[in-house]
Amino acid sequence: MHRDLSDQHTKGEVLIVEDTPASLKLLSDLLTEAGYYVRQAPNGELALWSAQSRPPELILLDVRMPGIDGFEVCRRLKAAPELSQVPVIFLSAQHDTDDKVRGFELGAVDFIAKPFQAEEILARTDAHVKLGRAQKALAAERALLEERVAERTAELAKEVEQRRANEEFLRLASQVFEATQDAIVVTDRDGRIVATNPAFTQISGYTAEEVRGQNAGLLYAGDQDTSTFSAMVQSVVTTGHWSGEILARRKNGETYPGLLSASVVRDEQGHVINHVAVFMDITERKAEQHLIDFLSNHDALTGLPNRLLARQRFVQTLAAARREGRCVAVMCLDLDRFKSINDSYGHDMGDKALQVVSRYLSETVREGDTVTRQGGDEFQIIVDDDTQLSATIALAQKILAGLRKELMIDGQQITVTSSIGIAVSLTDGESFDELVRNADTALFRAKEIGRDNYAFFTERMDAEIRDKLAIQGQLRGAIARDEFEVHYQPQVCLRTGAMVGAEALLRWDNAVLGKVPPNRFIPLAEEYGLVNSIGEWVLESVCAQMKLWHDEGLGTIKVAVNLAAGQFANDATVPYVESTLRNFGVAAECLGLEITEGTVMGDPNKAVAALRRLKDIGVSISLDDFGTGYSSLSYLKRFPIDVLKIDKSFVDDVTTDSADAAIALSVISLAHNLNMRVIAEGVETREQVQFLTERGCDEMQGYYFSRPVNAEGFTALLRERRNLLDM
Ligand SMILES: Nc1nc2c(ncn2[C@@H]2O[C@H](COP(=O)(O)O[C@H]3[C@@H](O)[C@H](n4cnc5c(=O)[nH]c(N)nc54)O[C@@H]3COP(=O)(O)O)[C@@H](O)[C@H]2O)c(=O)[nH]1
Repeated sequence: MHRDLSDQHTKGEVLIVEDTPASLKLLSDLLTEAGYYVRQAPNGELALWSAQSRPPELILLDVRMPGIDGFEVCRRLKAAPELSQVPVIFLSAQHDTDDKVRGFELGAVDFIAKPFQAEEILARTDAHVKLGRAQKALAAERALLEERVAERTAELAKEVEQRRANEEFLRLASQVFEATQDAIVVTDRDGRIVATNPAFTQISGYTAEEVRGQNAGLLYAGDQDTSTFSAMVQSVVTTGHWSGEILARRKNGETYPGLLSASVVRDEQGHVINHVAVFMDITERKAEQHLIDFLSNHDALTGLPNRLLARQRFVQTLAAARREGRCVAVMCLDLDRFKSINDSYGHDMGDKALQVVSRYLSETVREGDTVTRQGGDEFQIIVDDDTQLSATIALAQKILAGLRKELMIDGQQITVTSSIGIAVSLTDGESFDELVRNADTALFRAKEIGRDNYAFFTERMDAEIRDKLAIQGQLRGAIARDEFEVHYQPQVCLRTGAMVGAEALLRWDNAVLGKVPPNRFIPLAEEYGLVNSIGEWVLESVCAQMKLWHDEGLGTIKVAVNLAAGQFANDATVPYVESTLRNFGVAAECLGLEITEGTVMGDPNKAVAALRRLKDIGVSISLDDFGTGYSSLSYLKRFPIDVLKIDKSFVDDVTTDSADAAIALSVISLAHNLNMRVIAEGVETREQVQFLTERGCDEMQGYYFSRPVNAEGFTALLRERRNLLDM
């Protein structure tokens, strides 16, 4: 407030330091009257305190004062930064030159000599107050200027930095423009090309000069009237941006898929000044995607649809079939013994065989049917059919017949047969998985009934397979659990009525399954690789029993043991038979081996050698089920067979059916002509006995004489020594 008063409404603020009250009053009145704001200090201490509390514009300072004199006051004022600029005028006697010198040395601006002259005081005070104010204004001006210079300098530094950053950005943008792999095309607002980058030239084949000024539409290969094109243009106009796939055209006319991102560039007023299009050639990416899509839906080896696509096709086929009251059959096809092709010819050949088969299947099915491969040698065929399934059956037969023919692969002839399981919608399931599962079950059945075959899935079949699995589970431990027993069925000489031999027939009594007949479990034992151990158990049991009968004085009885195909194929069987006879001390002449035509058909040459070896040591061979199988007479000539057995199926109606009678007669005559004996099996009636006896049959077995009985029962029969014809 005071400062304001003194600065703006007075001529100045002056501190008068004078120890002489009269002088102090005189000076104070004079200056106050002249318009100054006057402060007074009667000594040095108060002068310093007053000046420090608020700096005056001028100090009139008496030199000689008690306590701190004027010089000391001046020295301290000049030493204080906030007071050093306050002008000091010393008040001293006229004559005192030393005081003046010393005063100026201490920083005083002037001297006023005593006694005081009013005009001088006013003139010097005015001059120094004005000078002080002018200096102050100058200093403020300079400070303001310096501040402005500093501000401007800072602004300039910022501008320089901004410019440098802009230049760096432009340099970077230019590098990106030049080096990016994506084509960049900049047009004016009317779509005329103004700039392109090197990637554009590389992708389109056009140089920058060739397209400059041209409409960017020349790069577009799609129909510009399509909704895609107008949607693109509309989006760029309204939203300022569009991105998506386009069909572009290169300079050489070739079209290619491109991924485009187009944007507008506006000026500060918002007017469109340019368009920028960035695009890339996605030909390779599309091809890769196409390949990935193909591979995820197809089998890589054959190019056929895989299970994923098969499922989709099935759903489509089933939907269409349902609409028309039709049904869909799912076939599971498996190449028989495909493993042996791989093993014999190598995997490359196996792969080629699969390719040939897949081509054949694709060419054989009708349009609308689908062939798929599930891996390995398994194929599935989805067939659209009527409810009579005529097309399905015809197709299965055609495939089987076609594959049966020899395939020529890399100059090699390969024989492939197949088995097919068929499940049908409506009866066997409605879902793809269910039908495939059931068709697989049917395939199992097709294999079981002899391969190179087809089979339909039915409920009964399903039950049979479960039954088989149960037998498989129990069969493995049957020997260890002592569940087998050999029964013996007498064979009777029709000439003497004497029991001349027996057929050993295996019986299995299982705790879970009960009594399981051999024609049920023997084929499964073959399939599961158990037939050798079971066969060995039978042979050893029979030999042990024969030895026992011999030792008990019941004579030597010839027992025929059935030999399964799996046993016969085993090279170790013949040496095993020899060693077993030796071990039990049983004469080879006491042992007969029963084989079927199927037993020896696998490898006839090997079979002939094995049978000869057995015959050489004295074992006799019976051919069972004669007439029911292939009945190759040339094999019959080659095989060293001692006995032909007339199958029960011919014996059953031999007295009533002329065809059966003729067959029985033929077998008897054939056997005799080949120097073999004949045994009729399954003889149940006196009429059959009589009929066959009259026609020269040598021996018989059947319920008429005795059912198969256990060792104990057979021992009793041996002891009786009865004429079995007397019944
Ligand atoms: N590899 C082996 N096969 C064996 C063994 N044990 C038996 N089998 C074969 O199993 C098939 C069925 O045999 P099975 O149930 O024992 O039936 C035999 C007789 O019981 C039966 N038979 C005999 N007489 C009559 C009769 O008057 N009526 C009637 N309904 N059935 C009768 O016939 C079967 C004998 O057949 P076959 O062998 O063809 O002479 C059978 O094929 C056995 O071979 C074994 O240990 N190993």
